[in-house]
Amino acid sequence: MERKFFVGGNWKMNGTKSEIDGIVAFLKTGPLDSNVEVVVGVPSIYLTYVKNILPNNVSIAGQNTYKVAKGAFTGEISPAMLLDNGIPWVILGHSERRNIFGETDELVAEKVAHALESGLKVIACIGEKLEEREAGKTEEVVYRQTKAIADKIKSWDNVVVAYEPVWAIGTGKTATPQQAQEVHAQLRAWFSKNVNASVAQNVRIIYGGSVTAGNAKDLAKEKDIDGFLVGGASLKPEFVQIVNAKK
Ligand SMILES: O=C(COP(=O)(O)O)NO
Repeated sequence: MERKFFVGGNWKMNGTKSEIDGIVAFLKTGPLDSNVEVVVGVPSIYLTYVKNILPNNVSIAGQNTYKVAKGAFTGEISPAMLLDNGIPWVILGHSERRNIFGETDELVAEKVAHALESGLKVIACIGEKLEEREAGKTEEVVYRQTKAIADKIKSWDNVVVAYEPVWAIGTGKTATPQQAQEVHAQLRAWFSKNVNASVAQNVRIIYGGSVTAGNAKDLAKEKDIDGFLVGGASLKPEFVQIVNAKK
C-alpha cells in the first residue's frame, strides 16, 4: 500500500491574526495537491481562530500537550482540550521542546502515549544534534528516541514520525537527499526489526530541517521520505510548492 504523502507546517511561536489571514489565504488559493495530507501546527492561542478559517483540505495540529488529561499543571494544555476544540493532531517531541524546555525521551514518550490514548493523531519528532552526527551517533540517537516511544504505545497507526536533524533546523543547512534517505531507511529497518513489517511498511517518516521550495522536489524523490515538517517556509507562499513537491 502506498504511503500518503504528508506535509506539516510548524508555525512555532509565530503569527498575528493578520499574518495568519495571509497564510490561510495562500493555503486557500493553492492549489494543493489533493494526494497530499496537509496539516498546519498552530500556536495554542490561535488554534480555534485558525480552525474556523482553514480550507477543508488542510487539517490542524497543536504544538504540544501534556501527559495527563487534567490537573495542577499551570500553563499546560491536554489532548482532551485539543479534541474538545476539534483539533485532531499534535506535534510532540520537537527538538525545541527537548533542547530548550528539557523534555526527555521518557516525557516525550509519555506525552505521545497519552495523546494517542486520548484520540489525537501525533507527529512525533526525533533527530540528532550536530555533535552527535559528527561523533557518528546519529543512528544510536534516533533509535533511542524512537524506542522510548515504541516502549509506551500500542499502535503506530495514528503516528507520523518526523526525522528532524537538529543541525538542519532553522539553519539553512538542509540534509542532502542522500543523508535524509539514509536515516529514513535505517528507521524503517528499525521498525521492521523492533516492531513489525507492517508498521515498517506503513508508517510515514517525514523530513524536517530547512525544507524550501528549492530543495523539496529532490528530497521528495527519495523512496523513504514520505513528506516534510516545515518550519520557516510554512509561513510563506512557497509552502504551496513544498506541498506539491511530488507533482
Ligand atoms: O523545526 C522544523 C523545521 O524548521 P525549519 O524548516 O525552519 O528548519 N520543523 O518542525
